[in-house]
Amino acid sequence: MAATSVEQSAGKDAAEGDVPRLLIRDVGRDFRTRNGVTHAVSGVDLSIQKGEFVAVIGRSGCGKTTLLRMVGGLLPPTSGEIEVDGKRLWNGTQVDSSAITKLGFVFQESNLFPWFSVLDNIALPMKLRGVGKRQRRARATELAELVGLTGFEKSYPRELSGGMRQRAAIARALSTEPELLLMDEPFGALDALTRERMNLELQRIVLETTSTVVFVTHDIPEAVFLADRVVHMTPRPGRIHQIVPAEFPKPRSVDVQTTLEFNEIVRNLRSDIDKDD
Ligand SMILES: Nc1ncnc2c1ncn2[C@@H]1O[C@H](COP(=O)(O)OP(=O)(O)OP(=O)(O)O)[C@@H](O)[C@H]1O
Repeated sequence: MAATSVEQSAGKDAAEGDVPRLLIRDVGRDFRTRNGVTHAVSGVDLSIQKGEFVAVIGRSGCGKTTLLRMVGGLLPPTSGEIEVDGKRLWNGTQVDSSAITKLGFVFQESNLFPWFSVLDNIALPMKLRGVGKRQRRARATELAELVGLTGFEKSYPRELSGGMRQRAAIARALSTEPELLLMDEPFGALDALTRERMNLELQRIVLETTSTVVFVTHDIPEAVFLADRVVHMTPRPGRIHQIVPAEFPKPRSVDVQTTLEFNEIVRNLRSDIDKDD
């Protein structure tokens, strides 16, 4: 099942005429190096509706991060267009700064400032946007509670576990109420048990905040557990090979992972990705 058109790759609940939260149209990105040109991403079409959770998986080097960086306004595409809420993100190599303010990021490393407390880290994007001190402290306190960090507001990043640091990073990303949350292997550095707990927490936070998420991961069960749709990319050039729906009711408990349907989706994706060499 190769998805080749924007229509094919639209979320299932897209009402006709709805402006997608994110529209990626025929997007490509080449890199010129001493060894020639790498087609990191080529001809990617994807439409994501408000409130959708889309996971992107695929072999190392298939262009997942490159795609996310283009959507995040960090890297201009070589071809194609990206729209956030109907607004073009890129004009050539110029990024639309008003579109950027709609985005939130979480990376594999939490990238917290070591000399700031948890609360000050969470509040920093609001400070940069000129939100007053009282308001940002109140909001940061709410967000600390949302991600389960109540009691740790005054702690410094070095005093937190890896999972707690990622919770703080998620709270910080949510502090500006982003229209679109972009997550690149956010739990990749965590141990398996913490990761499972963070998946449940992320699901709860996303449902509570009705966030729209693009989530890059190497972990197939994690993708199927969290996502409404799983985008499978293949390398050289980086393309969308297939888009697989994961239609389990939400909120999902870890028990869904023991169902035949869940395991069949994971098995099929794994066997398809194994063929991607
Ligand atoms: N700045 C760059 N300069 C040259 N080539 C690059 C650059 N960034 C990425 N590439 C190449 O583009 C391709 C896609 O890289 P990308 O990091 O997007 O893949 P990925 O799917 O995120 O990989 P991984 O799962 O290992 O993180 C790779 O072949 C990579 O070497």
